[in-house]
Amino acid sequence: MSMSLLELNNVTAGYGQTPVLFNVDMTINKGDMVCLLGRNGVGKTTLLRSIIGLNKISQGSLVFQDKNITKFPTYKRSRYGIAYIPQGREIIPYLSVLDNLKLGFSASGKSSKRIPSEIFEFFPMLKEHLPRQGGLLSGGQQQQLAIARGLMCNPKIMLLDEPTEGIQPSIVQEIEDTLKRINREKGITVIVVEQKIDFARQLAQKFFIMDKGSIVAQGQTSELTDSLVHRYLTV
Ligand SMILES: Nc1ncnc2c1ncn2[C@@H]1O[C@H](COP(=O)(O)OP(=O)(O)OP(=O)(O)O)[C@@H](O)[C@H]1O
Repeated sequence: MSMSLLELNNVTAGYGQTPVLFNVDMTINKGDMVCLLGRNGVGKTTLLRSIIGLNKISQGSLVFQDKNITKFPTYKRSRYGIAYIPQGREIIPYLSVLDNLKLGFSASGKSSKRIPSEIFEFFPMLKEHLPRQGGLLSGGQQQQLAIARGLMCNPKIMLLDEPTEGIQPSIVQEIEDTLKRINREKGITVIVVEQKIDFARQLAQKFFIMDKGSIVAQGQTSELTDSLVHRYLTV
C-alpha cells in the first residue's frame, strides 16, 4: 500500500461540455490536513464535486486507496469512505437534528439505527438539540450538524467546502478545534476549501492554490508566503 490516499492524475472536469478543471494533479496522503485556496470561481468547488462524483471527469484518473474510482457513482464513493460536506451545508430544515444525522447512515449503506456516541463527544451541542428542526439551528450549529452527518459513514476522507462561511468567530474556533480532533484522533484525512487565509493557516499543514482551473502552488502552510497570497488570493 502506498502512502497516498487520494490521487488526481491529469484530471479535466467540468459542467456538460464546458471544462472548468484543466490537467489537475494532486496527491493527498493518509492523515493529511489540507486546505485548498483560490479566488472566487477558480474551480475549488468543482474539484471537490469531481472527487465525490457530482461532476464527470472527462480526462485523467482519480485513484482512492490504490483503486481507480474515476467512473464510480457518488454513492459508491461514499461507501468507500469519501464524505462531502457541501457549501451551504444542506441541512434538511423540516427534519429533526436526529433525522438529519440519520441521513448519514444511508450514505454508508449500513442499516444501523443508533447514532454512535462519539458523534456527541465531538459535537456535544447536538445532543441537546436532537428533537429540534434542523432549520432552527444557527448557521454554526448547522455546519456542525453537517460535519457530524458526514462522520456517520465512517469516512477515510472528508471534503469540506467553506465550512466557516457566514459563521460567527466563536463557532469558527470550535469548528477548527473539532476538525483538528477528527484528523488527529480518528486519523481522518481532511480537505477544506477556504477563503479565510488565517483560518486555513491555523487549521492545515499543507496547502494547494488553484487559479483558472489548475493547481498553481502547493506546499506546507508554513511556506505560504505573502507573495503567493498577493499573487493568487487577495482581490
Ligand atoms: N452548474 C454550473 N454550470 C456551468 N458552469 C458552472 C456551474 N457551476 C460553476 N460553474 C463555473 O465553474 C467555474 C468554477 O466554479 P467553482 O464554483 O468550482 O469555483 P470556486 O473556486 O469554488 O468559487 P467559489 O469560491 O465562488 O465557490 C466558474 O467559472 C463557474 O461559473
